[in-house]
Amino acid sequence: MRYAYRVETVRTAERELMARLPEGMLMRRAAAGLAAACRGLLGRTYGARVVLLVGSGDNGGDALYAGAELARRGAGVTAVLLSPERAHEGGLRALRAAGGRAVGGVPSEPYAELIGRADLVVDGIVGIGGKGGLRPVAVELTDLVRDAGVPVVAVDLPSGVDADTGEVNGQAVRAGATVTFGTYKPGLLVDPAHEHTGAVRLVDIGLDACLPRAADMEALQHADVARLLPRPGAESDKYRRGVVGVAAGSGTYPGAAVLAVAGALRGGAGAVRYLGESESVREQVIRRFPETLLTQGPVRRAGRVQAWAVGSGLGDGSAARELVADVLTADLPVLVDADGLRLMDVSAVRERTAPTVLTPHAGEAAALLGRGREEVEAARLASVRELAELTGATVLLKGSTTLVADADRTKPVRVNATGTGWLATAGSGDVLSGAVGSLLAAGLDALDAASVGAYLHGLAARHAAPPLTAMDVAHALPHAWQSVTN
Ligand SMILES: NC(=O)C1=CN([C@@H]2O[C@H](COP(=O)(O)OP(=O)(O)OC[C@H]3O[C@@H](n4cnc5c(N)ncnc54)[C@H](O)[C@@H]3O)[C@@H](O)[C@H]2O)[C@@H](O)CC1
Ligand SMILES: [K+]
Repeated sequence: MRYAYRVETVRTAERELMARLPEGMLMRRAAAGLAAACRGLLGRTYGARVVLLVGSGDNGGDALYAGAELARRGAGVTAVLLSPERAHEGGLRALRAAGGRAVGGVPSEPYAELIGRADLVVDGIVGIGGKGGLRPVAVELTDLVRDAGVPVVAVDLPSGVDADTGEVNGQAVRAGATVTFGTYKPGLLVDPAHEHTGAVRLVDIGLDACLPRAADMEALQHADVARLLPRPGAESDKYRRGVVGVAAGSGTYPGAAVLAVAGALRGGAGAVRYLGESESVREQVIRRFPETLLTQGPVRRAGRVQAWAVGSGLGDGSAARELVADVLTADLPVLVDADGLRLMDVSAVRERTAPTVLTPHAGEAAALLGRGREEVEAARLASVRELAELTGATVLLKGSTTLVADADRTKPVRVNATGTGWLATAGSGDVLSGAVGSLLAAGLDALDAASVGAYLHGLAARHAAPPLTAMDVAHALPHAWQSVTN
């Protein structure tokens, strides 16, 4: 598992650790890790030109000490001090002693040339102490860096992004790599901030020992998923492995049924039962997937099912609405997706005692929250939490960094890192709904089913050759399973 902690928790842990260590030790550790990362990116340090953007706090201090290390190894290092009178004193002394130089407080024109000639820019403007968007001088420098196209390494986090929420107020640095210290911060893992981080490298400064067990956010890794995946035992039969009921698709959207079943068949349940009133859709499902059990009529007479996935491609109308309402009365785990999210009655979801998983994209989440899509996209973490609160359900908010908030607020939000932009293709959500439904039927709890489903779905998309279709993703799910379990 990869864990992320909020700034307040990081600060507390840092204080505890600092009290045990000689003064300045933590910053030296951080700077050593940062310098090593810079050297790796530069390839050859001797003769390289490095520009440090140095703010008024310890984030700038890290940059200065790392710059000193690079200067000792023969790099030409210039620090641009954003507030010269408040720059980290020890760091500045170290840089100068190593042969580096510092400039600051002059008009921006000479900086354009300085930055334009740099091989690497180190962003030490602001770290976890950042409040609000970047100040005007920082914005000016950031613009110069962007225009020059010089690679940027962000210190701890790209300046201007919110470490706790992943929100970006105004402008923020766009880094090719971020070197973060002690632990991940939620903002590094969540969009829109995540789009600014580049590859994130974690430098161990010994903070783990002082961090609490419960993280604020977590991200599954291969080993976690392998541990959670359902595996048939010697005693298993299809019913014990779980039967997932899929109530999706319609005469207008038959493909949604086929895709949801495709995902469900590869999600780990023992059998898939497709429920639908349209004979032509049932026929299309069985033609593509002869292993599907077909059923029609009321949900309660559908036959044995351990979890339901409902909603994709149901369209509109009273029959669709009734179907969703019916599924929600089942005393079983239920996943609601797509049209189902619009058709469902939120109070019926709230009243359920069995687990419910909702899988909205930003637009659907916005409709449920009664606000604009952009607002949800700008505040994804807050939105997913709020929606879980509002509905009492486990909510999976789709997107390039998919988030899963459990109905139980004390559990950390999970973020999925396996996704790819190629997943933004018609029908890929239908496949996901089937796969997560299948994992629910196989017995995973709501948080695990949703986050494992998102993980496999993202990984499958990476295995499929681009430009990929939703069915390619379904077909690649077994490869994702294999790569996780091998
Ligand atoms: N505390 C520790 O033990 C360690 C801290 N480290 C570094 O220290 C950083 C935190 O240092 P600080 O607490 O000094 O805080 P920062 O250096 O992140 O920022 C605080 C300073 O930036 C200014 N500032 C705040 N918001 C700004 C904005 N939007 N635009 C421009 N300037 C702004 C503030 O006036 C303040 O002077 C971490 O991110 C990390 O890089 C590392 O050295 C590891 C050890
Ligand atoms: K920074």
